[in-house]
Amino acid sequence: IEPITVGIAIGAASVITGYLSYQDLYCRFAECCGKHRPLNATALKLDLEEKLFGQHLAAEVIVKALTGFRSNNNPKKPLTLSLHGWAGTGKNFVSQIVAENLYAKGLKSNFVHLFVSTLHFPHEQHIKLYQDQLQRWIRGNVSACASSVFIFDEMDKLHPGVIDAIKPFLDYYEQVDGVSYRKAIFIFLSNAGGDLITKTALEFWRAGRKREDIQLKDLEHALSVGVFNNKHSGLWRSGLIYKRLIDYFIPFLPLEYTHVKMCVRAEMKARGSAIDEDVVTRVAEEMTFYPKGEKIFSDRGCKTVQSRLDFQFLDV
Ligand SMILES: Nc1ncnc2c1ncn2[C@@H]1O[C@H](COP(=O)(O)OP(=O)(O)OP(=O)(O)O)[C@@H](O)[C@H]1O
Repeated sequence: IEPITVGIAIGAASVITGYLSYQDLYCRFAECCGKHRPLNATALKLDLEEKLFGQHLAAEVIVKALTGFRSNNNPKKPLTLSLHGWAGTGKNFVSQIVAENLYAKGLKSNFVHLFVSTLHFPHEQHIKLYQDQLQRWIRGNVSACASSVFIFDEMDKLHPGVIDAIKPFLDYYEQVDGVSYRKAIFIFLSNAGGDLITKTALEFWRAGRKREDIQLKDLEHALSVGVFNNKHSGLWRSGLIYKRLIDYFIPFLPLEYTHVKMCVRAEMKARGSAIDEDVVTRVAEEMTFYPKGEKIFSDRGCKTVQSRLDFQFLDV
């Protein structure tokens, strides 16, 4: 072996190691795309168990779906989750927890993108333009970071057909125009299907069955069919559904009085105040519950808890 060859080999090896440790070091301080930060399934599970109330199905499915997807080095398609439920049941809250578990900066990460229908796609006459913009935006971001996350809020307010523009990206293709979308994550949030979920939750309650006994199979199929046939779901007759490109339809159950109380306590804790059970009860009792007779479910979930708590401390 020639000393020159050995010298070159050692040189090359140290350049590579140097580069790798430089990259590790760089990623400690700056934001790096997903592959440098593996998902900690235990941390995600714990986060959901501690922070998300009354959503046993969502918590279970999300942990399973994300850990399965992220532990597969060669997924055949991007992960697509569709979250459904009435207002204030935790859909945005869960997206935030997921984003934080994938990227330290959470929703503020350069690799997490939030679209809000009424803000980004307001006009029905511009559907074609929105479709082009959406395709360009997603293509650009996935080219920069294969593990990008895209969250679409208010899907039920999205004009029919807009979302089908991204169908090729969600499909089983290895690449589309030289870009692979297989490591990306798409999350849709929607109020559509809230009626079906409430109906099932109410049936369980009336039959004296525990809410935790509701299983995904009790709802998932009904949700996908319901949303497909609903003109105001953003997924009306969508190719995403009939081509089975949505991996999970995840129901968010309507929240009960006890869950609202848990939200009030969590909010007080987050504000650093001592838990005052009188205030907790007062805030929970100010919420409106349905159906008319039984008054079981909060009509805004936990959504107005923060403002109602502010109100309790106002000296008026
Ligand atoms: N299941 C829950 N567990 C804990 N906190 C919750 C839950 N649901 C809602 N919250 C609290 O209420 C706030 C509002 O909820 P969130 O924005 O997630 O509702 P949403 O389901 O996305 O509603 P919308 O359909 O109106 O967008 C959250 O930021 C969180 O503080």
